[in-house]
Amino acid sequence: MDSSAVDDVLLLDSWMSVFCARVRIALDEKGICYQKREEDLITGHKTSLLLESNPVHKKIPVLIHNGKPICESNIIVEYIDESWKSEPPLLPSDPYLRAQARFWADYVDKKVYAASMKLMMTKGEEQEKAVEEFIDILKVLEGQLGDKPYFMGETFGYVDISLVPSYFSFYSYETLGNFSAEKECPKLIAWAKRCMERQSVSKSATDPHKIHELLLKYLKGIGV
Ligand SMILES: N[C@@H](CCC(=O)N[C@@H](CS)C(=O)NCC(=O)O)C(=O)O
Repeated sequence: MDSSAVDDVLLLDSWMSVFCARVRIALDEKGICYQKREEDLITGHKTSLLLESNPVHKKIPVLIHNGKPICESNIIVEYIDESWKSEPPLLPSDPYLRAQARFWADYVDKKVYAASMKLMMTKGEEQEKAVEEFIDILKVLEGQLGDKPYFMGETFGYVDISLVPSYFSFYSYETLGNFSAEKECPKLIAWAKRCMERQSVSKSATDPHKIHELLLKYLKGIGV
């Protein structure tokens, strides 16, 4: 199926969500016209459309394509790649390389977000340990990147999309955790800056200071 001509594409979105940013980047990479509806993550109020579209997790992003909802950001990115065959492909065509790409996107999912939350939610020695864990994860990713411009080689794709939105919050992680990601992982930061040169990514990027301010409010609100 190539959906480019026909479609009604709606994203249940939030400007501040790293998971929603993945989907926006994939849609923009493919040049897909879509509409978005902002869900309110600050008050936590969920629209009935969100509750109907993602009754299991009740989370964004949800992509509603011709009335049919798809949930979970990485699954949505794969769906976009399979449904819109237009350039650029986001996953490699070779099954082994596809499996590798999925492995690394899964690694990002399982490790990066949880480690960043720990880093933000802790203090003192516990936080120092959390920062070390976070840096270790970044170093693993940097090792996988190696000297390639993008995770799977010469072209920007699925793994890059899964990770780059986290970079939008690095200012907060570094400020709260008192470390320099660039000093620890220079190649990874060069990769992030390379990604930021893409319109699809810079368009989705959030203002690091705005995010930081929100985070500080949130952390204060929960007594951290
Ligand atoms: N694994 C999900 C995570 C989605 C997620 O955590 N979404 C957050 C926004 S960043 C959300 O909807 N939170 C509302 C809630 O948990 O009630 C994905 O990749 O899409």
